[in-house]
Amino acid sequence: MRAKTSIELKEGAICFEASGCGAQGQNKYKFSLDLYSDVDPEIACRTLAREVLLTVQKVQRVWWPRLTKQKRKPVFLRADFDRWLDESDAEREEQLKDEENINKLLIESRKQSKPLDNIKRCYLFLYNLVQFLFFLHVFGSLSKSFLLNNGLTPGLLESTGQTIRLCQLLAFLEILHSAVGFVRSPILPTLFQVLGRAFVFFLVIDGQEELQNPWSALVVYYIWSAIEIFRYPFYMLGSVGFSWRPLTWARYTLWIPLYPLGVIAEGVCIWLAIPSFAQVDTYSVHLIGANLDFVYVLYAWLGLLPFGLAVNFRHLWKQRRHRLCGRKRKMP
Ligand SMILES: CCCCCCCCCCCCC/C=C/C(=O)SCCNC(=O)CCNC(=O)[C@H](O)C(C)(C)COP(=O)(O)OP(=O)(O)OC[C@H]1O[C@@H](n2cnc3c(N)ncnc32)[C@H](O)[C@@H]1OP(=O)(O)O
Repeated sequence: MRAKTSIELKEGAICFEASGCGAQGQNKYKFSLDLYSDVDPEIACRTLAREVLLTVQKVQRVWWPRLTKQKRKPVFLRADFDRWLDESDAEREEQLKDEENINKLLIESRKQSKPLDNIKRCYLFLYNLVQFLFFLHVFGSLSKSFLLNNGLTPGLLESTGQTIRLCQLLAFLEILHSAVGFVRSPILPTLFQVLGRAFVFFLVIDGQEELQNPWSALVVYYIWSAIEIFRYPFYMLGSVGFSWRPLTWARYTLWIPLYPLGVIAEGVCIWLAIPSFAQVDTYSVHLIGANLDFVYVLYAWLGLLPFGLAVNFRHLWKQRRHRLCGRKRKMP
């Protein structure tokens, strides 16, 4: 039946008129249907071989108890059960549509984050590689001097000090990495670690004209580098999605003796520096009516060391259990 149709929405009722050739020859067809609630005036109409399909959008996407305003169903009105959805089907259909939209958004966001993710991985890989090479230089130079030359070779303190200076300047980035969520390191242990080492290197060791006892600094450098030549390669592999069991074990085990040893070596380094800072005014602050002698800061720092060690020791112990024993970390 090729129908010429006219469809109008008048005061909430659909008025339909068509003429065409049906089973009884050429005919006029019309009906008007008073709908239950408001609908969009734009009514889509598709004329097929044997039927005319009207698609009507509700103004409010809510469930209607029936199609028409009046409770009694018009005699000519029948449900097409091939297309029928009851409330739960409709909700399920809505839910499937929402899930489909969410999956599309997730795929989109993954696509967008992919380039950023790769840039972050490359950056972390390079950062860790540079730190590893610097600390390897320090560990290698000191090992060669201690083990092969049985002592201090000329220029050893300066060359290793230069390299440690670069490592520690770069290490401030680790506070940023943690603060912006680049890595999952919590901020407090990272602050203690980075500021703890920066205090010892830039203020205590670098702040002295002449080190009374260079060994105190070299031992600190040696212990620091002894853990970092495992920690940074571990991070390097991790940043590109790899791990190597012996390296993971070393990263999460060697700190157990090295951390206390390192903090003790730093404490000795600070203790030995007190007399030389007592003779000079370096870093002492003189405000009106108040003097802050740097020596008191050194004493205070000696008091803070055990606390900082306890915080980081506990944190690393948890990390060790999580990584080596596979205990699930409590999600934040
Ligand atoms: C605020 C005022 C300051 C007060 C200061 C108080 C006094 C300070 C006292 C403390 C003094 C410390 C001085 C330092 C002494 C020494 O270092 S002695 C030598 C031995 N030292 C060590 O062994 C410590 C080495 N350092 C660390 O382990 C870290 O710095 C840490 C912060 C202490 C712990 O590391 P953290 O990152 O929290 O744990 P991890 O398991 O290693 O990493 C967590 C996850 O994050 C990923 N990640 C971290 N960094 C990177 C990176 N650079 N690149 C890539 N990925 C990284 C890591 O892979 C882990 O990922 P997941 O396993 O997937 O979670």
